[in-house]
Amino acid sequence: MTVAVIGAGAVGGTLAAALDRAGRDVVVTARGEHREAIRRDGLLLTGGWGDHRARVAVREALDERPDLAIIAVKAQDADRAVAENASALRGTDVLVVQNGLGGAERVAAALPESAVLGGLALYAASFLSPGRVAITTPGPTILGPVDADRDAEALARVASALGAAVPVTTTTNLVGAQWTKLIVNQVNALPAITGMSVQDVVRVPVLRQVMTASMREAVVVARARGVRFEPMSGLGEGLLTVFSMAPLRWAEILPQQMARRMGSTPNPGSTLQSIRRGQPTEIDHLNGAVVAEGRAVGLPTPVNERLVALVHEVESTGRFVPPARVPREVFRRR
Ligand SMILES: NC(=O)C1=CN([C@@H]2O[C@H](COP(=O)(O)OP(=O)(O)OC[C@H]3O[C@@H](n4cnc5c(N)ncnc54)[C@H](OP(=O)(O)O)[C@@H]3O)[C@@H](O)[C@H]2O)C=CC1
Ligand SMILES: CC(C)(CO)C(=O)C(=O)O
Repeated sequence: MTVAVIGAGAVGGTLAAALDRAGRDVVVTARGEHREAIRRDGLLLTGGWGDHRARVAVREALDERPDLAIIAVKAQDADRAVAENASALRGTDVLVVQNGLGGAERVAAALPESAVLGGLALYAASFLSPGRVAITTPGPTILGPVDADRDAEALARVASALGAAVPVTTTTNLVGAQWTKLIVNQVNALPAITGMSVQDVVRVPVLRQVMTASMREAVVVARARGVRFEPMSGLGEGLLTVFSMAPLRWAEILPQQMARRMGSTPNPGSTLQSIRRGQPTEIDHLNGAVVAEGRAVGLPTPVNERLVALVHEVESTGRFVPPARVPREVFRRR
């Protein structure tokens, strides 16, 4: 079976190496120094899923249709990645491993002949240097088809192919899974703003309050949108409802639990990793999605709005924000 991975960064590189280890015939697309390193030395996976040097084929863009294509680029890069590989993607099974809302749906609209699935990765992966990726917290990937009625068989095929390499679970509630993951991804902004790991951010009481407040805003927006949260990582409909209504101090237990689950290896999150590499972040598709969805139902989301603005400030200045300034900005009256 041939599997192509478009965007062999932290997540894509990890999946490519794990699939190679499981005996799949893997080809990846990559760019620049990363492509040269993979061509020369292979793709080295280390960390929580063990060590493996994968001698995978590497291309600028796919030249053949694979049995399964995995798209694992940041949300803002997905349209271009699909366009560059469109002829190889047409009519095959496509898995879009991406945070935020609506990513798999956009790919499905561009590839109507393909069975398109969304993948929510509940592990933490880091891009260490060209050709090297690591798992800092192991966890499953939740797979769900965009069109659950049409693509049930594709869901079974992809779950079986990927499940041979990494832990997977399946759902037919892709939108609910994207939303629950979006609540989890409220951990991303503060590391990108401060330069600290998720675990360190959560240890600082004022930052923990900000994170809790942004998560609560996101839960309130999701409920107003009529979202049915898909259970994951101990989060589900009941807990998130209680979380959104409990006194702030009690609600802070949730980000503390989430940070504990990440273990002791510092997790920068994928957004801080982009900042460290001087690349644009995905923040408009994370906290920015909460703001957009809030607007659609007339709900203000000042905490998420200001977190987006602070991440953009760091992107443009290249300087992290001192932790004490963050709550002043975020909770400031308009
Ligand atoms: N890292 C993590 O722990 C997790 C990440 N996610 C999500 O997974 C998705 C991927 O994130 P992550 O792996 O961290 O991101 P990375 O930035 O590490 O990897 C993305 C890779 O895609 C490459 N890329 C972008 N456009 C193209 C293209 N047109 N052709 C070929 N390669 C391309 C990038 O290359 P270049 O550097 O040249 O731009 C980069 O190597 C995101 O939506 C993220 O939110 C989900 C769960 C956990
Ligand atoms: C779950 C988490 C926070 C893992 O790092 C993630 O999805 C990300 O970094 O984007």
